[in-house]
Amino acid sequence: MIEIDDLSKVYGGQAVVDHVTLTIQPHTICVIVGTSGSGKTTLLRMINKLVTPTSGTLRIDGQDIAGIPAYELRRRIGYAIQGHGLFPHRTVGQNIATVPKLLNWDKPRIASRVDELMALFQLDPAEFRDRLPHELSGGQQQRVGVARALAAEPNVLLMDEPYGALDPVIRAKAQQDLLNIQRRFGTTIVLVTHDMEEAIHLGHTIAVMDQGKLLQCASPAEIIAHPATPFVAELIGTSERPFRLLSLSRVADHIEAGEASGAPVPAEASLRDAYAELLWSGRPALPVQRDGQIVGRVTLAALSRLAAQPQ
Ligand SMILES: Nc1ncnc2c1ncn2[C@@H]1O[C@H](COP(=O)(O)OP(=O)(O)OP(=O)(O)O)[C@@H](O)[C@H]1O
Repeated sequence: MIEIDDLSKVYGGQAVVDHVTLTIQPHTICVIVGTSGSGKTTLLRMINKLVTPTSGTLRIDGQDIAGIPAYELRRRIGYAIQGHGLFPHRTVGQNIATVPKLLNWDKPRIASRVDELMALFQLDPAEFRDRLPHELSGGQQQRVGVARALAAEPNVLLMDEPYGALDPVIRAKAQQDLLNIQRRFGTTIVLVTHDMEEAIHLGHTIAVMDQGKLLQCASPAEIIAHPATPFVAELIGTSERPFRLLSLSRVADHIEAGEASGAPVPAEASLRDAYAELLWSGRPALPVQRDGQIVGRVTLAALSRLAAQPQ
């Protein structure tokens, strides 16, 4: 658990992080969103002591980080940033092995961890291990950056706009990889983004910042349904609200009995995708397919009800 208590950072008399109190539960993803300059990166960097707080406390698993040397903390906390921050003259394998080496893992353990992570991120070790970063695409570099951050099996992973530079298709894939990896390792992830779509897709909780202040921290559904301030509502985008709500649920959870004609929608699709298909094809209902079988339908009427503001 990460407990941030009344934390501030002041530069030149101005609080860029202003009395923030926030608890991040273990094994969850907390996404920090806000406009440019709202203090997201500064808050993130106080967690691994890249920035020293002016006041307040920060505890990780009950331990005040003020008493932990920065180098030790950074070996325990993964950190992935936009632009990947890879060492340009070290190979992919050497980059991923950085922290395990600092921790004096033995060679076979490092080699097997590097191969395991490369396989997890769909980078064939035989093909990519000895390449230099400039011999990879941007998306591949990004995966190596996250693999490196996870190399020493940290309980906590900090990510600062990790997908900012990726095109939408590669970005969606990288987000899915992150969700799979988070489920597999149970890593607690704190991710900074200015993209509300990404926040809603990835976050168990979303922390909204503006001018150094934390305006709201809640689940995506709660933030969409009950934004704490007009600024939060604006950040979500009022015209997007029904679609964002639908994007949180799967077709599988809203299957009705009954007939429907035409191409089926997969049960694992989001309600948003199903809704788009209903509108696009002009059908009142879609058959739902699971494991090659039609298992029921979803209807336009039901999705329209689900997209309405919750009471
Ligand atoms: N080392 C520093 N010295 C002085 N001011 C700083 C320093 N680092 C950050 N700031 C200021 O603090 C404010 C918050 O910056 P921060 O990078 O945390 O914002 P952000 O929300 O992450 O923004 P962005 O989305 O643009 O990255 C900005 O006004 C920035 O200029």
